[in-house]
Amino acid sequence: MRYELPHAVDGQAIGLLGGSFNPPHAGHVHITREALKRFSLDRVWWLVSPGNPLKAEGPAPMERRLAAARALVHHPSVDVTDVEARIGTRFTAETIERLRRLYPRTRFVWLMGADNLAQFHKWDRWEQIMEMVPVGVLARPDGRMPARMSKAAARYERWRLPARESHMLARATPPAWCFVNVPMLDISSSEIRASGHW
Ligand SMILES: Nc1ncnc2c1ncn2[C@@H]1O[C@H](COP(=O)(O)OP(=O)(O)OP(=O)(O)O)[C@@H](O)[C@H]1O
Ligand SMILES: O=C(O)c1ccc[n+]([C@@H]2O[C@H](COP(=O)([O-])O)[C@@H](O)[C@H]2O)c1
Repeated sequence: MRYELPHAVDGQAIGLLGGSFNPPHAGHVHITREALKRFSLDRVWWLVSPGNPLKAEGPAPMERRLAAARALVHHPSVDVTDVEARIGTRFTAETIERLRRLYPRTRFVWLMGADNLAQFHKWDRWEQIMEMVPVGVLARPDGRMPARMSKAAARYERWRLPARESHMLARATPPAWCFVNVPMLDISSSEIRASGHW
């Protein structure tokens, strides 16, 4: 099974962008590029989720979402992966635990849009995620204020890296998180689904 997983060079800083990607869109590409720059990452892996544990409705089949993601993102530092399906995880805490065991010399950073930080305290073992890996949060329209007011932001305020130090995030010892106010793209998978284009 190991050989089917993406390759990581020892010591690399790899951002993990987990998502339903149902469908993938320009917003995903945009925050990936911003994360590479702002957090000085070597690579970003898109973790196309078998299904968000908090979403009742299942997404389109994995093969369709993977193909659409690969057709959309052509960046030499981005890998589109079905890692979670391969290792049999769905909850992020478990995914990170497994990846850290599989890649002991890789520095993983969990990435998410601001809307997800607002919900983060509802995730399974969310505090353990904060204790395991640095977390990079990227601005999203309508997501900034709920993110700043979130339970996770309040609980971990003293471990927040100021945005001017975002380049240090991948080297920081967790808990460590950083909110970067990047230019925003107002686009979402739900809007695309609602317009019938998926
Ligand atoms: N336009 C965007 N700006 C910033 N972050 C985004 C944007 N679109 C998606 N993200 C982030 O990318 C990750 C994966 O998102 P996801 O695949 O759920 O897309 P989505 O557009 O949020 O989907 P949906 O509308 O179905 O909830 C999440 O962390 C989400 O916050
Ligand atoms: O682990 C959890 O409890 C959990 C709850 C909600 C979302 N997640 C993860 O967050 C990522 C974004 O999910 P989504 O559906 O908003 O794209 C994706 O990798 C999900 O598996 C994880």
